[in-house]
Amino acid sequence: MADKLETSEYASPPCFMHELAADFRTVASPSDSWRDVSRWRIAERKRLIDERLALDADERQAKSVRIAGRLDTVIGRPSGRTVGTYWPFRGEPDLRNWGIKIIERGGRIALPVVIQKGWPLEYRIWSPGDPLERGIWNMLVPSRGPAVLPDVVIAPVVGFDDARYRLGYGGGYFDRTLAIMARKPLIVGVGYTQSRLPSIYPQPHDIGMDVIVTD
Ligand SMILES: Nc1nc2c(c(=O)[nH]1)N(C=O)[C@@H](CNc1ccc(C(=O)N[C@@H](CCC(=O)O)C(=O)O)cc1)CN2
Ligand SMILES: Nc1ncnc2c1ncn2[C@@H]1O[C@H](COP(=O)(O)OP(=O)(O)OP(=O)(O)O)[C@@H](O)[C@H]1O
Repeated sequence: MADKLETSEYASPPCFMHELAADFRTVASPSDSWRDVSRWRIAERKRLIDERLALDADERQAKSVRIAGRLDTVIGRPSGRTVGTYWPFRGEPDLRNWGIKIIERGGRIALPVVIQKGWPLEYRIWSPGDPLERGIWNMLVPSRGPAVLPDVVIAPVVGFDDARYRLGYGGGYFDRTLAIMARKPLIVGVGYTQSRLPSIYPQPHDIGMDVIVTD
């Protein structure tokens, strides 16, 4: 099975095959078994993260600005609302300036905190000037609360598919967090167009995004 999961490579990039056949890259689907899907996801995460880390700073910045503009259209007026956003790492779109504009326009932003491995995330209100500290995996997180339930959750994707499922870092944090939220927020996946996959082979625990915003 593992051999069949290998992705095809073409010898002479740039290649436009992907524009012709949406699923050209997948030689065989990783069946329904979670073990196979899980192994396939590990390989795809690595490929997609390496691919976006290869973007140069200017390209990433330009893509982030385009994503931010589209987010405004999707979300509408931020006034009086709490937007759960994120502090970028591993080449994710940088929406920090956009987050500051949310605050200037009367909204609040909150950042996710991994309290403990295997637990849901806690969102904490943050504004520029509030202290951040290094949490688990060296991620920057607000040092203190208050903990909130966001109205909108911006979920950075490692990969996404046409059915609006998200491939993340593999911790299951967003799925676990969204599954227990008393009031369902608007769930917005954000990522690069290049991170689109024909399918992430969604499993029962995977929660679809309401919308995916790309550059
Ligand atoms: N910027 C940002 N912040 C975020 C998320 C995100 O996707 N982006 N998260 C979205 O969920 C949460 C963090 N999720 C994470 C999940 C796994 C790993 C990680 O490095 N995992 C290790 C393996 C860990 C293990 O199994 O022990 C690895 O990939 O090497 C990092 C963050 C909360 N904060
Ligand atoms: N609601 C849930 N309750 C318990 N475990 C869950 C839940 N949702 C996901 N998980 C577990 O989390 C693990 C990782 O799942 P998955 O591969 O979908 O992560 P991901 O969405 O890519 O990661 P992340 O959200 O951290 O970026 C799986 O083992 C899964 O069983």
